[in-house]
Amino acid sequence: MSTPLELPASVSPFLSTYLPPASPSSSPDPLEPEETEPASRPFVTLTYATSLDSHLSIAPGVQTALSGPESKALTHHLRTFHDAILIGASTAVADDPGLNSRLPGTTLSQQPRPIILDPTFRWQLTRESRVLRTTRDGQGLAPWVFVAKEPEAGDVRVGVLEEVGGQLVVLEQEDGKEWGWEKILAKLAELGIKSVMVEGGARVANGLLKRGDLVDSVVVTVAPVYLGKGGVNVSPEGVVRFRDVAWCTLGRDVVMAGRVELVEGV
Ligand SMILES: NC(=O)C1=CN([C@@H]2O[C@H](COP(=O)(O)OP(=O)(O)OC[C@H]3O[C@@H](n4cnc5c(N)ncnc54)[C@H](O)[C@@H]3O)[C@@H](O)[C@H]2O)C=CC1
Ligand SMILES: Nc1nc(O)c(N)c(N[C@@H]2O[C@H](COP(=O)(O)O)[C@@H](O)[C@H]2O)n1
Repeated sequence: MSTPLELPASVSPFLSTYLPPASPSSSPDPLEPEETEPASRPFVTLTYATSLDSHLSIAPGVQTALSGPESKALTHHLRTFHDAILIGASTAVADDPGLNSRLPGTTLSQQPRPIILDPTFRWQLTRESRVLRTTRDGQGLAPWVFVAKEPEAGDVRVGVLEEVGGQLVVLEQEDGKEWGWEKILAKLAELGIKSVMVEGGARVANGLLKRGDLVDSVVVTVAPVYLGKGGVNVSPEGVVRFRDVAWCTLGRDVVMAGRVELVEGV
């Protein structure tokens, strides 16, 4: 049994201006009905933990604990402010993640919807996959897996997913190319997702950072370690500069929050 996460007091004031806008009240003022257009994309927070040499893990497919307990609590706090949490297929395969918030006191309505980008549906999920156990235990929401085409008839993983209320979402790929981020985010908006926390891995982060205009907040934990050559590296194609930057020391880690100012040379 792991030690319960405890949120350091400095985290809430530090993150407050980087969070998605609060959802409008469910009972709007009848005298002032809202006439807002549905947003074309959700609020996007890009977040991950990195080593000093900008690696997310020591090698492809190897889960690597970087965050200390304090910055891990920050990540789990951040999860409660988002409608969805998104990862790439390689992270799902490598980490078997829970993709929920395990901060004590988190209610089911505060849990984010796990989204896995898996165009070729290579995630071998089973009833024992952690995210599905988390869902069955009432500690998180069932995942939505984005795939490029319907799977073969009789694929047992579909039943396993649907049993807990999860689903496959088919998003076609043009000429076998990766989905553009505008397309991914538009689909999320269509599915009612108003905010998404993109957690990685590196291919996801590097892809999204090409489109800094689609990112609202960036929250990066830096852990005091070099992972050396062979790590899974976040290094976008172009230069990415930030504005409104704040730093917070949490235990042995330091966390940067900011907004993308400019992406050059992509
Ligand atoms: N330290 C941290 O905060 C984190 C660490 N990780 C680590 O990162 C590693 C995995 O990272 P990567 O190998 O870079 O893989 P990844 O997790 O970014 O997954 C890449 C895969 O996701 C799918 N994908 C991503 N973007 C797509 C797009 N635009 N269109 C269609 N499909 C798309 C594709 O199947 C692609 O092969 C693991 O070792 C994991 O432990 C992952 C997340 C956070
Ligand atoms: N914030 C953070 N720090 C680390 O050291 C990490 N390795 C990660 N990984 C990400 O968190 C997911 C695991 O989540 P659960 O705790 O299982 O819910 C993993 O999939 C990565 O996205 N993050």
